[in-house]
Amino acid sequence: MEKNDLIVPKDFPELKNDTFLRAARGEEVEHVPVWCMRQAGRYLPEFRESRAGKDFFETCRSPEACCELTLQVSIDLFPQPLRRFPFDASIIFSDILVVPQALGMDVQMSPGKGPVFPEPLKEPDDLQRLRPKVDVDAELGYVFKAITLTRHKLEGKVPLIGFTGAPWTLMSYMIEGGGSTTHSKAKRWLYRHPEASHKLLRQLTDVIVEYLLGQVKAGAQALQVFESHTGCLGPAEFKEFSLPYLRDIARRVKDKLKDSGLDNVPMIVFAKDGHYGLEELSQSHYEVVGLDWTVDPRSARERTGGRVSLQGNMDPCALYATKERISEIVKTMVEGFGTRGYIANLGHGVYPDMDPESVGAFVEAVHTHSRQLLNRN
Ligand SMILES: O=C(O)CCc1c2[nH]c(c1CC(=O)O)Cc1[nH]c(c(CC(=O)O)c1CCC(=O)O)Cc1[nH]c(c(CC(=O)O)c1CCC(=O)O)Cc1[nH]c(c(CCC(=O)O)c1CC(=O)O)C2
Repeated sequence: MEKNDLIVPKDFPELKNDTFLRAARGEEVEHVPVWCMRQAGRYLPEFRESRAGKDFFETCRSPEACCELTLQVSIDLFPQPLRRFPFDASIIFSDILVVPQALGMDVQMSPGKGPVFPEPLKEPDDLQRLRPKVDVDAELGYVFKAITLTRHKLEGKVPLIGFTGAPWTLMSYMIEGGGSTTHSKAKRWLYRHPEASHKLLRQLTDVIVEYLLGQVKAGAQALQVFESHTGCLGPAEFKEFSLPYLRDIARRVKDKLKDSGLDNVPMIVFAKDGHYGLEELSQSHYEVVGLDWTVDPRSARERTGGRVSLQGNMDPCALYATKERISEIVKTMVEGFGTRGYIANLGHGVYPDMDPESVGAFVEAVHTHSRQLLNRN
């Protein structure tokens, strides 16, 4: 294949392992598929080496670098010892904060500290600083290129997942100016400036819809929406400031795919710590609901009533346990969720100090225990 063909989003290699897509649609599988949030990242020596001394967002803007970082964890394409992680899906290397950048905000990644917005939004008047109309192709075309390139280079081994931050989570970063434990500056807006909050949430939603659509057009085979800051909202605020936008995103992406004559792709909503909203999330036009580790698998099944597939939810810290203990924890988890309509994952991303060997043990345990359960039925 010519180099230029790798940036054209067509003639992709045939998909060989569609287990993840089948599980997302609730279809029969031979084993439970597994992937990890933050699987391409910091816990891998290869990642640290290739990222060393480079600006994070500069890396995100390089389709070749994103492709290489994504492929590092995908079967057969990376050097030992990682070849033993047979993940069933790949997630494009990027970050949720590229969307506030597309709206015109400056975001920097401060080593050891995390994302920093030098000039966060303080008052509703600051909304005027945002681009009123975002040309998503111009601002985020580098992500689309990374997706197309990666989809070609994956050679159909596993499907490629695209992602975005959800409106409330991005709004809270834009107001807090970085990470926060209370999110009190952003929540102050919800209570003091509800109209301006809705205006911002709508503006983010419009960009996110185009962004996700562009990712599918570029080759993403599934989409995950990260509402990582659900836990600081109560049920009433969630219903007013998060859920309607999550629903709007899924509905509009699906409608637009149909209008463009494109196939539907499974969509995953991950509202971290949003256990109170499980029933509503399972009726929000997403095929899959992602769960953090505070939710019991059996009760999640009951509360979502077979309407969606479920994804999750081992406590990432369980990766500090021995391989034997990881295997036991995984067995209990897979038995709890059952093997149908289930995608194994952690309840949140892999932490930087985790041992790649433990990630491998997690993946292997999911495959082994689920095969045993399926053979017994
Ligand atoms: O610590 C945090 O997670 C929050 C702040 C943070 C973000 N990007 C960041 C950092 C600094 C850091 O990770 O140290 C900066 C960031 N983003 C990313 C990385 C690489 C890694 O974590 O290993 C890093 C660390 C960069 C580095 O250390 O060099 C890449 C990233 N962010 C994200 C994803 C999607 C995914 O999780 O699979 C992915 C790529 C996929 C992959 O690596 O496999 C998504 C993301 N980024 C972010 C959030 C919000 C999290 C929250 O606020 O609770 C979220 C969504 C979530 O994890 O729930 C913001």
